[in-house]
Amino acid sequence: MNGNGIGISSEQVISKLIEMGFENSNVIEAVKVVGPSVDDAVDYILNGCLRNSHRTTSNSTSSANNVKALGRKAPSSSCSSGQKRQSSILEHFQSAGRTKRSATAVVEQSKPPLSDESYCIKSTTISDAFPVECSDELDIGPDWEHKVNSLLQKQFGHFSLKSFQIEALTAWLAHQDCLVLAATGSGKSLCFQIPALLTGKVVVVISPLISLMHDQCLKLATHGVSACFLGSGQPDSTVETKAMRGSYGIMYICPETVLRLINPLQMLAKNRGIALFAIDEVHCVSKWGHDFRPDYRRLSVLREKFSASTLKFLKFDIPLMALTATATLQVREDILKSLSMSKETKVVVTSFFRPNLRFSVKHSRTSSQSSYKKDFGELIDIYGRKTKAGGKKHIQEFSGASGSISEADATSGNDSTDVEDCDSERDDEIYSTEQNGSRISKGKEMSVEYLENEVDVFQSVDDWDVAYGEFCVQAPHKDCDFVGASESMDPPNRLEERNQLLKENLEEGPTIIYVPTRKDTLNIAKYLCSCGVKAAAYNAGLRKSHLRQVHKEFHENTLEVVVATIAFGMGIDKLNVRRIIHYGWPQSLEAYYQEAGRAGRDGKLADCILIANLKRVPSLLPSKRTAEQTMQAYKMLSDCFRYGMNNSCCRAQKLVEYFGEKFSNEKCLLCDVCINGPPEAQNLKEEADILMQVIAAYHARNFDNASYYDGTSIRQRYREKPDLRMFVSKIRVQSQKFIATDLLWWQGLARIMEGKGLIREGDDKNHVQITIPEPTELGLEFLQRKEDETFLVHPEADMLLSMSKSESYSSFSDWGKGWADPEIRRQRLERMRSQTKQRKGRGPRKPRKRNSSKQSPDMKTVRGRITAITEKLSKSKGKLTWLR
Ligand SMILES: Nc1ncnc2c1ncn2[C@@H]1O[C@H](COP(=O)(O)OP(=O)(O)OP(=O)(O)O)[C@@H](O)[C@H]1O
Ligand SMILES: [Mg+2]
Repeated sequence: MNGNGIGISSEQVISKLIEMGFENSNVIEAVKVVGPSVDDAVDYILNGCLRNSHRTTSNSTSSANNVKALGRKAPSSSCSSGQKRQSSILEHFQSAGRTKRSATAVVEQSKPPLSDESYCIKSTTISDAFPVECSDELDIGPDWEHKVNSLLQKQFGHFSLKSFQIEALTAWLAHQDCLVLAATGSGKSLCFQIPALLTGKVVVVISPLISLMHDQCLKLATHGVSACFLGSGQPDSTVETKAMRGSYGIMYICPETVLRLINPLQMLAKNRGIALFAIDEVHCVSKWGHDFRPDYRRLSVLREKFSASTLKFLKFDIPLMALTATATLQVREDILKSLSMSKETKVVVTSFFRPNLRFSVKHSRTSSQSSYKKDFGELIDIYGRKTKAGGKKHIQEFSGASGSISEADATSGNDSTDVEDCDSERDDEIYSTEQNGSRISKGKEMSVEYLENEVDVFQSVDDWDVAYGEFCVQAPHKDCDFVGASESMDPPNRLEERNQLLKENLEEGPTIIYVPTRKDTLNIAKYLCSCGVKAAAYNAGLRKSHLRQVHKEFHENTLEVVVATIAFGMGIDKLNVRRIIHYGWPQSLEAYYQEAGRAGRDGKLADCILIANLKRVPSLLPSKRTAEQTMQAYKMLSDCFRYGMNNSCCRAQKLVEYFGEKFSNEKCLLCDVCINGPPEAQNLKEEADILMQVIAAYHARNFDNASYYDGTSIRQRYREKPDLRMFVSKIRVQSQKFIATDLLWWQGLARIMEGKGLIREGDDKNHVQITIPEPTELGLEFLQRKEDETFLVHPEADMLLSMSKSESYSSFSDWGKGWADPEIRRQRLERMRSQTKQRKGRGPRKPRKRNSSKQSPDMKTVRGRITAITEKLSKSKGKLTWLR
């Protein structure tokens, strides 16, 4: 190859120019225009840059565009003053000769860290690329905020930084580690993107999903920032090698890869410089979080390997910035500890509250296609296309299910009839999922409802087949919604602005439906397509080309609905998503809030609807978990279940308080609870009393070795600890009044009593809903209270549902109100009894055999016995030791 590069390929010229330190995008453009000649390309770039420099002074708008077109790091006057790499391309050439020696020294000094041949850049190359060793001083000046704001306007079209972004950047400028906890869609990415723009050094972003990295790189490219992502699949040495040589301002890496690249990254830190390690979606670090990724935990090596004590050329440790939108207090502590973040780590917390999101919960069986018509009818009306012909076209185009489900199957959903919840889903079914999942299967984590290959779990980052990708600066796509990001505002927080939101109608925009299984994505997408909605399925089992297509069409607003598993979750940043529907129970509130956070990122009103079978206790989706993780998973699922059952407290309040935030606004004013109000409080003293009595009596009998149950061992009869179902049957035997009150209702009451500390779970196995109730001391005290005292509670969703078979959830509250009135209750019970009799008269279902000789003593006796035991215990031991 001669000096002019004649006789070499375009690729070699590009590679040579990049090694010389030119920006990737400039090089590609130059080679496109002048062909495979190094000198001509240099000329082209230099002239282009010089022309841009002149324009900068005369016309700032066009200069911004030109700088964009040629890559930000081209030497124009608009380059950041903090840029250390080289002040101009001309200087670069002048300095090339004199810096050769120092660059050689770089290689020599850095012998130990470099193990991988591909990163052992020859001395001549390194001298071109990195004329001076990089300093880690951040000479950005006191007016950095001003600089950043103008950069922000030019590069991203935003007017100013948000206060939490300023805080995070201030910590970074002070070389401090930082943990950023800010709501979904609040703009956390800018906190780590700005350092790359401001210094010209590289920012390494650790991210859990390739699709997420892809989205972010694409967006950066449209904003004129070169970026790349590296996955853990087949190595494409070009991008990885270039990245390690510092060709990209921002590089996204999955945790597995960053651990493999420690030595080359140390080299990069020495040469171009690493401004920051950002660990995005950092809740993945924590075992207590919802997307635990073991490799995230191993990232603690970053603190050690990139500290000033390890890398002698550094004055300061390279800061770590960890970011998430969903971390409870426990998760935050775990993050700081697991990543070995410094003791001086700055924790930047903003409110998790998203004031423009309208949360609601609805009941549906969701288990069959027959529910779709009812549940998605409104959605179909909104998108307003009901022609079957159009629908069929979309089945082929979008559903991604071609070959797996026939068209006939798909359209059949349209003809299905609405099946109302029926009696079959009674006592026996309430616990069925949980029993399948954890009790009957004795320790198996998997519910029979789901098969492991039917659900998406974060096992691998390579959710796409694009293992490697580089993103050169691009012209903005005219249809991509993120181009208009400048219009994006802070969501309205003040009361008057929220009142304004109340008056708003939901604007047009796409919907994401989250479902638990891959099969659901296909079924629902097919159904919607058959109704004329432009819908597509998205799950990790579908063809990669299909997934890419869905991403593209979703961002280009071609798709109206994406029906997805969690694979389409984290980081999706599309401004105008108007509706997030969770169809089926999410596995945790973290996952729920994370996914709901895809809605309304433009600050305008958006709906977040949870449609789930509120009559059923949800089960865990299969995943490989340790015993400790299983326990935590149950805890999270249980919290999620309680969120769905709640109907008396503002939903937004419940959500932000879950993340440890004190809700400063009294109410969100938008959610279904705020709009409809809670169901009327009822005095359930009598019901709570009787439940407490049968529970306490059983435990008293065990303690006292008395035979309250007339000799028959309950353990023998049930072959396990007595559960709520057994206590409810006991109540039914004892009191005619409660003969028709079903288990679902008692389940709700037990949960409320557990919440008030009167009973607790007595089983060491994991449960979503209290199953083996045991009395607490407070519960026993409760029994001593006078009968005329009140126990006012708002009946929860399952209690209201148990009282109505056909009413829609929103109207249950009225029905429930009547339950407190003895006359109404009497009439309803009468009606239920006659229905039960009729059923019995029909035949085969025989009434359960009850042994009349084993009738319980009356309540007075029980109460007396409990009082005696309590007194005896408090005298002898001072406390009830038999209570665990
Ligand atoms: N200072 C700002 N002013 C206006 N808009 C901003 C600002 N900072 C960020 N944004 C916009 O906010 C949107 C969301 O940003 P980003 O994707 O970084 O959110 P996030 O906090 O990372 O959310 P998630 O937790 O969902 O990943 C983007 O479209 C971005 O352009
Ligand atoms: Mg983000």
